[in-house]
This record gives sequence, structure tokens and C-alpha cells, in this order.
Amino acid sequence: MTSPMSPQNTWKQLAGNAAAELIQEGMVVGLGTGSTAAYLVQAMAQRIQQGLQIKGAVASSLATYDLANSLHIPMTDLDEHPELDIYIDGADEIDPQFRLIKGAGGALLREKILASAARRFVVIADSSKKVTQLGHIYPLPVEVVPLAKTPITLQLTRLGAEVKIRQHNNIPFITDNHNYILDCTFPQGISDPAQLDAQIHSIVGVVETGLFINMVSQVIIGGPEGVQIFSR
Ligand SMILES: O=C(CO)[C@H](O)[C@H](O)COP(=O)(O)O
Repeated sequence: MTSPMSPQNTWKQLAGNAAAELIQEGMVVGLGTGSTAAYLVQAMAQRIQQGLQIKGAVASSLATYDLANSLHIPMTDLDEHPELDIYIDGADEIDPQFRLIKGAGGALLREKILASAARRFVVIADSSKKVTQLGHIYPLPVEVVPLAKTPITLQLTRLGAEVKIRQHNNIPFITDNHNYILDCTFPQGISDPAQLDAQIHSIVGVVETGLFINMVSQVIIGGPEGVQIFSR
């Protein structure tokens, strides 16, 4: 017997299913990473089985590539298709201005590359991801070149962060791009995400941050009331 899904997973699935309906014939589709994106991939695979034809899908992580490929979604890459019609991905936190923290799954760099290559970036999430200010629930992930982790930690600390290197099985977590992730907690939250993003980017050895600003076109939230769609 399969165990019943938690409400949160049901809401993620609602959002993923709704986003799969946005995919149209002939599109090049960017696929995000995480449990909500996995529901999207499953729903999209079902539509393809039912006859939807897309030009191809580009994955934001090796994990998503493996899942999509195993479900017979035709895969492509940014060399073949440098522009995506749509990119659909989850988020860890979404503020009222559609600014995001992403990267709890460690795929933030590829996710940001795909989001910036897309004509339309649609975020899918359960209602727990909506926040009034970024940085109160999830730490901000910063992907860094391994050699520079200690000097970068020092500079992030000077910006007010409590920094922890992300671990997996008691050793540093390695991203798909062979980098480390520094998870930064800001005890007061993040008051000016754009300024903080610029300050972190100015540190040599930082590869990318999990702040996504001015990138999102639409947010699809699954929750107790069903699906809600917010556009800008
Ligand atoms: O940014 C991400 C991965 O790097 C994910 O989109 C984010 O962590 C949300 O994950 P989930 O859908 O499992 O809640």
C-alpha cells in the first residue's frame, strides 16, 4: 500500500501539474530542480506520452536530466537551443516582489543560467514558500570556488552572515560544477536583496548567489485553496 502524500507534497504537485499545462507545441522548455520540479517533469512526461511535441527540454541539474530522460522527455542543451521559451522551477522563498532564494538543492548556478536564457520564468511552489522578507527561513546559498572558501567566508561574515559550508555525508557538498556552497544566515533577514547580491558578487571566487531578482514572470502556488497564479 502506498502511504498518503503530505499536504505540502500535494500542493507541490498541484503547482507542478498547473505549470505543465503552460507548455505548448514546439517549445524549448527549461526544467528546474527539486521535489516540486519533479512533479512538473512527471506531468510534462505524461503530456508528451499523450501526443504533445516539444523541441526539447534542458535540465538544470544532473538529477533532473536523469529523471526527465528516464521518462522519455526529449533532452537538449543550451548549445543547441540557447534560448528557452519557458523555464519552470521551484524556490525556497518568494517575496511579494517575486524575488527568490533558491539553491537548497544545490543547483543554483545552472538554475540561474537557465532562468536568464528563458523568455519566461515560471516559479512553482507550495504556499509555505511565500514570505514577507527573504532570509528568515532558508539560508542564502553562495556557490564558491573551493580554493577560496575561507577568505570568502571571512568577507561574508563582514557582511553580517553566519556562514556554514554545506556538508553531505560529513564532507563538503560538491555542486554539479565542482564547487562548494556556503550557506549564509542573516539573523535579521535580508533587507536589500539587490544590494546584498551586488556585494557578494564583488567577492573574488564567488561563482553565484541564490538570490534571483527581476527574473520571474509568473508564480504558481499550490495550497489549501487549490492553485493560485500571480503574474507581473
Ligand atoms: O532551488 C532549488 C534547488 O536548487 C529548488 O527549486 C528549491 O530548493 C525548491 O525545492 P523543492 O521544490 O524541493 O521544495
